[in-house]
Amino acid sequence: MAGDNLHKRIIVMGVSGSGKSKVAEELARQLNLEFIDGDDLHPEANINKMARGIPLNDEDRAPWLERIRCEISGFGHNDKGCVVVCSALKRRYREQLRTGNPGIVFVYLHGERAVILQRMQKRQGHFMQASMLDSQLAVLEVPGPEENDVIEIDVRPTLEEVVRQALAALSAQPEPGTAKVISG
Ligand SMILES: Nc1ncnc2c1ncn2[C@@H]1O[C@H](COP(=O)(O)OP(=O)(O)OP(=O)(O)O)[C@@H](O)[C@H]1O
Ligand SMILES: O=C(O)[C@H](O)[C@@H](O)[C@H](O)[C@H](O)CO
Repeated sequence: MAGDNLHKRIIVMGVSGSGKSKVAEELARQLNLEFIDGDDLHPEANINKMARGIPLNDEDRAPWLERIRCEISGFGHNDKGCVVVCSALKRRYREQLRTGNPGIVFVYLHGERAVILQRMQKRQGHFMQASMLDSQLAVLEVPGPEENDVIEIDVRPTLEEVVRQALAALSAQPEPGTAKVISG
């Protein structure tokens, strides 16, 4: 198994198209953790709204974030941890997810707009259109250095390389919530 499985509850965050689902799936597979796609926890109205090209607001996201928070809590005392996909765009959303969930770690996938836009344009059959990227970037509050449970990974390289860097950064972070590792 890759990595030391130290971090049992990982949230992969970032704007739409940053690669959260792909990276999280692979982290879950390699670390033998449960994969949870936060998009599956959206109320149907949220998915319909985004599919119509309308960005969600705080009110729309509140029940969804609460579902994700509770889902993560369910893994608190289990042997098997989880890797959760959640955009977690604002700092207060991340605070909400941390509440009652000590030791969670965020893997923040970031990349240039042009790189992400191109990947979204190539992606087939997803409800989130590439035209939504700018609204996602506008809402994003980039995690600052004080959020020391966040690992940043640049998504420009191949998926394999992004996953490799994420695993290395997770292993290098000695205790959940005590160090910030920048990779890229
Ligand atoms: N490192 C990478 N190199 C090339 N293509 C990538 C990379 N990472 C992801 N992709 C591709 O980019 C697209 C977006 O990735 P993915 O769907 O995982 O993003 P996401 O953040 O989960 O998006 P959303 O939040 O909209 O569901 C997919 O088509 C995926 O195959
Ligand atoms: O907070 C949000 O605006 C949403 O969570 C979006 O990020 C989408 O769910 C996702 O990107 C599409 O898959």
